[in-house]
Amino acid sequence: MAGEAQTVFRAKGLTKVYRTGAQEVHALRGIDFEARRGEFVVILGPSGSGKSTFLNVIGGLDQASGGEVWFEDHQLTAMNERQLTQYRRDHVGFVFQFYNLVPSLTARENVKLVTEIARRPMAVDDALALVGLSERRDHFPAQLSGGEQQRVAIARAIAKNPQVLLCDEPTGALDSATGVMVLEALTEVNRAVGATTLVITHNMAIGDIADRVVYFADGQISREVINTTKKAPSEVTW
Ligand SMILES: Nc1ncnc2c1ncn2[C@@H]1O[C@H](COP(=O)(O)OP(=O)(O)OP(=O)(O)O)[C@@H](O)[C@H]1O
Repeated sequence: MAGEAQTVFRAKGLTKVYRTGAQEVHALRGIDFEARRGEFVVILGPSGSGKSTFLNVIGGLDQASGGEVWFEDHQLTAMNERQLTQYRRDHVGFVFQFYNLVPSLTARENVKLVTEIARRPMAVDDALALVGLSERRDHFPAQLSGGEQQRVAIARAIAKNPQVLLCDEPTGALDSATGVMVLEALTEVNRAVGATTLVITHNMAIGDIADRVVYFADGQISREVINTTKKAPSEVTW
C-alpha cells in the first residue's frame, strides 16, 4: 500500500531493560512508533524518560529487550551486531550533542572520512554547502565556533546520503542564536536530502519546527502532536 511504502520506521511494543547487578532499569516500556519518509520529528521528555535509549535502538547502536523495530523492510530487532553495523553504515546519519570531529583534520577532511567508505555519498563540498560552511571548509575544528563545528558534524552525517538522520540534543551545548543556525542546517538538510529526521531535545520551543512532536514519559510515549503549521528556525527563540 502507498501509505505503508512511506513508512520508514515502525516500532511495536518496544522494550529495553538495563541490568546492572541486581538492579533493573526499564528504560523503554512498550513503545509504538512510526515515522514517514522525509518527516521531521522532535522528541521531547524529561531526563531519564528513555529518549536516547529509543534513538539508540532505532539507530542500531543498541539492542532492544523486547518488541519489534523495522526500518523499511529490515527488522532491526532480528539483526546481529554485524548486521546492525552494516545498517548504521548504509542508512543512518548520527548527530550528537558533542561534535566528535577529528581535531587534526579540516572540516572538509572530517566529512571526507565518511564519504570514502559510503556506498552512495554526495560530494563533500555539496554537504558543506548545505550547512552553509563552504567558506570554512579548510578550517580545523579549533578554528570554528561550537555552532560551526556542529554544522560540520551535520555535513558529515548527511554526506553519505542516509535515509535517516538521528540527532541527540544537537543544540544542547549551544546558545540560542547559534542553536538556531544549527536547526536551520537540519531543516535545510531534511528538505534537500529528504532524510527522515528525528531530533531529541529538552527544549520545548524546538517542537515548533517539527512536523510532529512526540512526548516521552517514563519509558513510554505519552502524547503526540502534529503541527498543522511549522515555524522556521529563525522564528523560534528560547
Ligand atoms: N547503559 C545503561 N545502563 C543502565 N541504565 C541505563 C543505561 N542507559 C540508560 N539507562 C537508564 O535508562 C533510563 C532512560 O535513559 P535515557 O538516557 O534513554 O533517557 P533520556 O530521556 O534520553 O534522558 P536525558 O534527557 O537525560 O538524556 C534512565 O533511567 C537511565 O538511567
